[in-house]
Amino acid sequence: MNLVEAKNIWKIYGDSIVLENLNFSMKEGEFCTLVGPSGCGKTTFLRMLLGVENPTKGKLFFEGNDYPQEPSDERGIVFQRYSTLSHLNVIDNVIIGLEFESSKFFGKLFGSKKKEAYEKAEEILKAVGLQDARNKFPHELSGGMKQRLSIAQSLVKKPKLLLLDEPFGALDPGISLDMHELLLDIHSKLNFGVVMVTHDISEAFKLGTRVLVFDKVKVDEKYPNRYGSTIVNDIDSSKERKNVKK
Ligand SMILES: Nc1ncnc2c1ncn2[C@@H]1O[C@H](COP(=O)(O)OP(=O)(O)OP(=O)(O)O)[C@@H](O)[C@H]1O
Repeated sequence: MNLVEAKNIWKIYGDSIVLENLNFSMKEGEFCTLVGPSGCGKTTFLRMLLGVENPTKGKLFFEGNDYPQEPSDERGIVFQRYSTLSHLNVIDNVIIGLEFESSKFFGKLFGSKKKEAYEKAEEILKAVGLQDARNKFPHELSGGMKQRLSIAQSLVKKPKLLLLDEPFGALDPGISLDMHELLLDIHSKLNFGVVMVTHDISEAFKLGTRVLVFDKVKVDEKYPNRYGSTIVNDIDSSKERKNVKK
């Protein structure tokens, strides 16, 4: 079964066509990277996969069912800017998502549930290499550490689909390389599906098992918004990915 399937998707804002006739499907465990010119609708598509944006026309499916109309723990997202809460330390920043999930009215976990949540959080902090920073506050962390924490916040809920919108765009190059290793490592262990927007082509081939190129098929010089983008190329990059030297 496909994890995600998009059939003839269109997204139109007013008289501006952003996406047109887009078809896409991915299986569990695939890592799709999205590349393409600025403004061609990559983030718009990612927002649809999160469940906060609807297609104007066409149909989206999640595990064969109609696409959920709101975000849920099955789909996590990491943005370029960090999503950490400044008044909470590292471990509580991870726990907070689990508290909202299990206790929507009281927002606090007690007893065995609390113990279980801390164990899950410890495990995920270890996976992202933040176990020694568990009691630090976000202002005490480097950019790379903050982004590790954002990834931990999403992963602790065990999403089936992780959405990444240029997550390493604001990091120094050396730190981005560390984050690549981290992501490849966690992905190989947990095998969730990933859709990641990036402007960096080498990053797209290094991380993705598939590289999807978004662009317009037709261009009207006079009315640039007359035609939308679609997936113009779907490249199997699993070989390049395996050959990457660590
Ligand atoms: N809510 C909205 N209302 C109107 N237009 C929108 C809205 N959201 C996005 N757009 C337009 O849709 C187009 C695609 O935007 P989107 O952010 O998806 O592109 P992108 O490929 O992610 O761009 P970039 O690579 O620069 O981040 C842009 O022209 C943008 O102005």
